[in-house]
Amino acid sequence: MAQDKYKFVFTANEAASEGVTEPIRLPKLIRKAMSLARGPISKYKIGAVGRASSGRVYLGVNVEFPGLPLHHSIHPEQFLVTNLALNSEKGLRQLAVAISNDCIEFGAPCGNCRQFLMETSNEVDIKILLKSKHEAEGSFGKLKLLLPYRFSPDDVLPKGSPLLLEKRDNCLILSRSAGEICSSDCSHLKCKALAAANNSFSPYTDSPSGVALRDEDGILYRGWYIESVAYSPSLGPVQAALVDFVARSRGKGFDKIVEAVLVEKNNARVSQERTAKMILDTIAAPNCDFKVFHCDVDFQKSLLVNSDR
Ligand SMILES: O=c1ccn([C@H]2C[C@H](O)[C@@H](CO)O2)c(=O)[nH]1
Ligand SMILES: [Zn+2]
Repeated sequence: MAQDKYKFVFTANEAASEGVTEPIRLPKLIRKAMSLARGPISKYKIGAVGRASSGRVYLGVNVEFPGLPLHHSIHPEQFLVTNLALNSEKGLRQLAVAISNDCIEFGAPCGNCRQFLMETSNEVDIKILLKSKHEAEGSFGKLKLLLPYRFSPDDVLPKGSPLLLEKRDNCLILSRSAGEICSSDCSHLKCKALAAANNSFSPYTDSPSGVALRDEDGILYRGWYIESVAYSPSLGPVQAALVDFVARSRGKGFDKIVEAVLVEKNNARVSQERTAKMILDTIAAPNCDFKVFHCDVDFQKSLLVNSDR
C-alpha cells in the first residue's frame, strides 16, 4: 500500500516498520506528527508521539481555530490522550514531544498538559523522553517527577475511582423528548452522541456530554467531554470530536462539517450547549445543522453497573 501520510494510529508492527522498534525510538515518527499539525494562527507545527499500553503508537498534533479565543486550541499531548480515549486505550506508557523544529531536542509537556496527562490513569507513571541536542538517544523521565506537589484526582475522588482512560459507563439514556433511539449500531448522530456521552469523564461536576459530527461525505466522528480535577485543562466535547475529525478525516477542513449533535443532561451543572454552538458557528460549514438532545441517568442500569464494581 502507498504510504499513508494521514495516519495517526500505528499498530506495533506498523510503528516498527517506521523505525519505532522500541520506545526510545518514538522520535522516528515525530516528523510525521508535525506534518499533520493544524496551526493556522501561530504557524507552529507541534507534534507528539506516544506509545499506549496496547503497544500501538499514536500521533498528537496542535490544533488552532481561527476566529476562536486561543484557549480553545488543543495541544498535541491533549490531542493524543483524547485519541487514546476514543480508541479505548487503557493507558499511555511513553511519550516524546519535540521541543525544537529540527526534532533534535525532546522535552517536557507544558504545565497544563502535565496535569492532563497525570490524570489519565493511576496504574503506571508515564515516561517522557528527555533529550538534549548533545545526546544521541536521551532517556525517559517520569511524569510525576515533572509535576511535584500536584493536585491530583486522588485529592478529590473516592479511592479506586476510574480515571480518564479507565473503563466506565455513565448509564445515560435519551430523555423522552428526544424521541426514539435505536438499540443496535445505527448512524443517527443523536445515538452516536449519546454513546459518546456514556463514555464522558466528568466525575467532578457529573455533567457528562458527547458530540457527534457528520462531514459532507457522510462520515461520522464523535468525542466526549473530558474533565480535569483542575477544571481549566478540561477538554470540551466539540474539541474531542474534532480530535476524531482531525485523526480520521484525511486532511479535511472543519468547514466540511455539515451536521452536529450534542447530548448532555438537562440542566447540567456544566452545560456545553452555548460553547458548542459558538465553536461550530465559527468553524463548521456555514449552514451546519446543530441540534441538542438531553439525557437522563438510567437508574436501574446504573445500580447494576455499580454493583458489578
Ligand atoms: O508547550 C506548548 C506550547 C505551545 N504549543 C502550541 C499551541 C499553539 O498551537 C502554538 C503556539 O503557542 O504552539 C504546544 O503545543 N505546546
Ligand atoms: Zn501543552
